[in-house]
Amino acid sequence: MTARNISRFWEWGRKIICVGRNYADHAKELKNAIPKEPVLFLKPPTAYVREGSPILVPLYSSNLHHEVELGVVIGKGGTAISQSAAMEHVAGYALCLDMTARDIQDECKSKGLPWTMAKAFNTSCPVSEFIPKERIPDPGKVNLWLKVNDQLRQSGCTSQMIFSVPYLISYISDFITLEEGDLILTGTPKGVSAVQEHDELQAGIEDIVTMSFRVDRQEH
Ligand SMILES: O=C([O-])CC(=O)C(=O)O
Ligand SMILES: [Mg+2]
Repeated sequence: MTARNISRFWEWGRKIICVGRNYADHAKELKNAIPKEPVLFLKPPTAYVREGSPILVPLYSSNLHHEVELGVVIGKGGTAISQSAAMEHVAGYALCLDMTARDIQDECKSKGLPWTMAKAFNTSCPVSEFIPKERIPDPGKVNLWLKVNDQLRQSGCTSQMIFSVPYLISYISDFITLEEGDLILTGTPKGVSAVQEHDELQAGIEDIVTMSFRVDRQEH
């Protein structure tokens, strides 16, 4: 077996742990309460999609939203990691989209059901190239942006996060063991909106990384 390379972590089949409502301005735009503890959900590794392949609108949704997010790539696994040791477990970062079938999520919320069909479908996690840790000295101070067909829709700073990266690593690892190659999506700032077939999405973390994706409709 050839040695695995963390810069292709999306090929490892590891967990994607997502944090919801981590920016007050986004919680408000969807009329959700500001959480007292992190809201968590999972995506399977089959959700990853890389530049060059399209984001697919699931057949059962007519309201697919973009959510631009900072992804944290775990380099060293652990359980019950303290906040002070948390950053030693980070290998780097990635720019990610938490694609969300908002109509399905609304239905799940009203029925008190899990969000799996709204959040975990194939291509629901577009991911950039791996960003080594040194390139983002402070993950609590970077700007994220997203454009749809050249129009700016989301622009926010990770300083607006309610729960910081070290807090999230510590909180999650108390009950889900983190493993090398896991990814934590840290939540989205305000400005989420619907995308349509043939739209072009472009997103970036300042000018550290940019990525673009085309939207297509799932065929069958
Ligand atoms: O669907 C939502 O609004 C929750 C979420 O993922 C986020 O805040 O990033
Ligand atoms: Mg999200």
